[in-house]
Amino acid sequence: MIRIPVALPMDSYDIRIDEGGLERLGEYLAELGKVNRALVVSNPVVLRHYGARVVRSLNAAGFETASVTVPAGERHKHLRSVERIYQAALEHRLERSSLIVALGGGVVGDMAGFAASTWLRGIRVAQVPTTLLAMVDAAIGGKTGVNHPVGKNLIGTFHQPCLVLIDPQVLSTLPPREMRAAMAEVIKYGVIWDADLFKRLEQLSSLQRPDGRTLTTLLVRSCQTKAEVVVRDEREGGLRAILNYGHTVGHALESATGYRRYLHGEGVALGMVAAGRVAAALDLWSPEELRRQEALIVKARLPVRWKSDIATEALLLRMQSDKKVEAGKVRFVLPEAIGRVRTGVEVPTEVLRGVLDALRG
Ligand SMILES: NC(=O)c1ccc[n+]([C@@H]2O[C@H](COP(=O)([O-])OP(=O)(O)OC[C@H]3O[C@@H](n4cnc5c(N)ncnc54)[C@H](O)[C@@H]3O)[C@@H](O)[C@H]2O)c1
Ligand SMILES: O=C(O)C(=O)C[C@@H](O)[C@H](O)[C@H](O)COP(=O)(O)O
Ligand SMILES: [Zn+2]
Repeated sequence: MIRIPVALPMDSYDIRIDEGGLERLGEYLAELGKVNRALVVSNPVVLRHYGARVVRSLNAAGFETASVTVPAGERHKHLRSVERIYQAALEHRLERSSLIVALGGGVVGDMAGFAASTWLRGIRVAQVPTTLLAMVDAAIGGKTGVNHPVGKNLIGTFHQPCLVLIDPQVLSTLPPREMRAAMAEVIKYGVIWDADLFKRLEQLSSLQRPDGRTLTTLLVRSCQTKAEVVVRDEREGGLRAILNYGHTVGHALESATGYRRYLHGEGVALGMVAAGRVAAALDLWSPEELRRQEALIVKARLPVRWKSDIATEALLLRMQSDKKVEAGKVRFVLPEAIGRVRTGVEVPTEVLRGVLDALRG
């Protein structure tokens, strides 16, 4: 088992990467102190695959356990789904010493975390990610929330988990498109922080389904980067904004298409292509490194342009809801070198419009 500490002053916790670890979830949670009841929040697909294993482990550790599902898919990441969790919390009589277990991808994790942060003004949540994207990113760092029709994650809280348990075995059932989408966030870590990871990704013969050792390396390097950034800037006062690289345009694409067309990672891939081109247009980034980023995104079989039915003006409008807007101006995270980005960059609208138009169609 590999432990990566997220050493926050108030809410310190471990990320545990543990093959077959689902069986030991109850044991790990029992180490964290008094818990009476647990509510497993999942979706129907994930619960069918892994619910019984998790519930068995929680029961064996002495927790009274119930489960509830929210519908699968980004378009269901909204307040009505969270209400189902509150209803289950009520029926299962969750108290302040109770715990929510988020068993699923980032959609489940964000909503279960949000419900935990608001139920009784805050109870504990354990994140048990079952997608690669949630393992490398969403389960760590305490951002929770739901979408609004106008923009991604507009409603949310910061609420750190008490444990992140990664069991890589669950990836055996994850659809290939979801594996590919997750690779966008891994590539993101390479561009924003970890130039060595970026080079390793370039050297791999394929990014489709990494073998066991490679997968462990990608998990460890990604979790370490996320943990380090979160520990330095938990509430996104400054540095943490680097984790939003590719998300300004990515989120705009997701919301402009009703959260139905793109997986989150696909949006991020497209957003990184756009941000990279903006950086090159502003002479912040070399054309050669821009080319290397796009080559890696293509190698991961992720999209590098969007369909012409998405109007540039619609994207520009959506970007006004980005959380990095300051004084009405969108601020971009832009690469300066592989492994280093600059935050808070104001981009002239004509430059942005030119890049977005070129990527359309
Ligand atoms: N809080 C954060 O810091 C953070 C970071 C990154 C992304 N996110 C959010 O995460 C969400 C995306 O998460 P995601 O990519 O995990 O997508 P997801 O949660 O929608 O899961 C993808 C799909 O895979 C299925 N699935 C999950 N695990 C499976 C398994 N082991 N076997 C078979 N099927 C499985 C699910 O049913 C779902 O349909 C977005 O809403 C994004 O905004 C949050
Ligand atoms: O943890 C962070 O901070 C991130 O920005 C990670 C992103 O990958 C993630 O998609 C996050 O949910 C986006 O945050 P938001 O504040 O733009 O909603
Ligand atoms: Zn993301």
